[in-house]
Amino acid sequence: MKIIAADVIVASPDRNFVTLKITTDEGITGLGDGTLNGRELAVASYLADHVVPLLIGRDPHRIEDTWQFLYRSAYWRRGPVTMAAIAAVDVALWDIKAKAAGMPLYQLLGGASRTGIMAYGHASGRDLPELFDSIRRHLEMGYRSIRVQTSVPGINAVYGVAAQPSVDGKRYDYEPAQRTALPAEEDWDTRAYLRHLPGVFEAVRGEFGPDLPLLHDGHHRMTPIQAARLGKALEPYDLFWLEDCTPAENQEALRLVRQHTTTPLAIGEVFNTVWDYQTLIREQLIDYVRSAVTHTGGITAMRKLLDYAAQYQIKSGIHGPTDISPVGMAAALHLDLAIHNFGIQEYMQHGPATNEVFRQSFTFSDGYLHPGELPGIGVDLDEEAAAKFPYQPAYLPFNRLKDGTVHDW
Ligand SMILES: O=C(O)[C@@H](O)[C@@H](O)[C@H](O)[C@H](O)CO
Repeated sequence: MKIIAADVIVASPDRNFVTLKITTDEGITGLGDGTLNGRELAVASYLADHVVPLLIGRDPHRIEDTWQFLYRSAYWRRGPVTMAAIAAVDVALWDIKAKAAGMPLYQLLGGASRTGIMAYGHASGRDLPELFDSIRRHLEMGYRSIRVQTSVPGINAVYGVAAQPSVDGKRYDYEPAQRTALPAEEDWDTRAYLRHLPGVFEAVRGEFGPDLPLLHDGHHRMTPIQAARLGKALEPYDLFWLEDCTPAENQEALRLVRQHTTTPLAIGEVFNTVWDYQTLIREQLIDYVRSAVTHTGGITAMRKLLDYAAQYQIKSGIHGPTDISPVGMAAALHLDLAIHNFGIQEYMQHGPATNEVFRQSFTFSDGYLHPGELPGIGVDLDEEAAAKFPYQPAYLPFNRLKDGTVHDW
């Protein structure tokens, strides 16, 4: 079998997505997701200008060789743009291989290790009544594990709170990248947040009881000592995890946090290789690996990363916000089903326009996702529908402190 074409499709149904479609001489096609929120065209150009010409004529079955070739022959290594482009190729090739075998991808990864994939959704509120309603709504939608984000008194706009006003009028948690000429500016005050959050979790536990797995995302905004304090303060509320408590660049920071708290820690959605995790995994400083298949070099690299993590009893918590396309999401689900050290899967549901462009076979019921039984990854792209939604510039917001200092968002 030979690759005869590779097309980069950029479409913006509910948000921008970058999809790679690889076509073979036997008529089998494969899809890969290369979406990098707010920097989509960089990946599209990396693929179209620098990768597609290298793919034509190659044997699509040689996935490991193609991965190593794209990684090593570029000379310049790692980074989100490179690794998202490699991921798009890798997932498309796995899609082709599984279609050629007539099997859903998870069968080629070793077969199912479980019957379903526990997923968590995003509840949020500006105050407790709104947050409780949002949690109830998520329970009705079938979620059995819930991430809790809340506004903080004195702060106008906080990451992850759906009902707060968004500059472009869209639901905020659905798609934080806003279709505006410049990134929206939000404000932040870590001391106010640290004072407020434990009381919110106390109230949520009081209302919903001890069983419901609860998660929280600190979104890189604390220093190590602040994160240690928050982890300790949240211990009575038995979190499933505290995510991205400190900025991800500083792996050593997690040593200090770890020494002070037994709250489980998740990190890695902005990482893109196993090298970013080396200290974190070897020293057992985290409990969950948060990388996305889409940003971490695809199935091939994620499998190796998660196998490494497994030696240290560290589990998966694959990134799955709406800026991962249904193609990237499906790839994650096949991996989730097959690996032994699965932990949990993030699942924010895409909007109707996205579902019109990407036809998916995965299902969600009573808290569990399943990738389905179609050969390949189980997602089709309707190119005519995609053409109705051209690319629109969009930016993630950023934070400033009261004195004007730029802060992690
Ligand atoms: O936990 C998460 O999913 C988030 O941190 C993401 O929503 C993140 O903000 C986006 O992926 C940014 O594009």
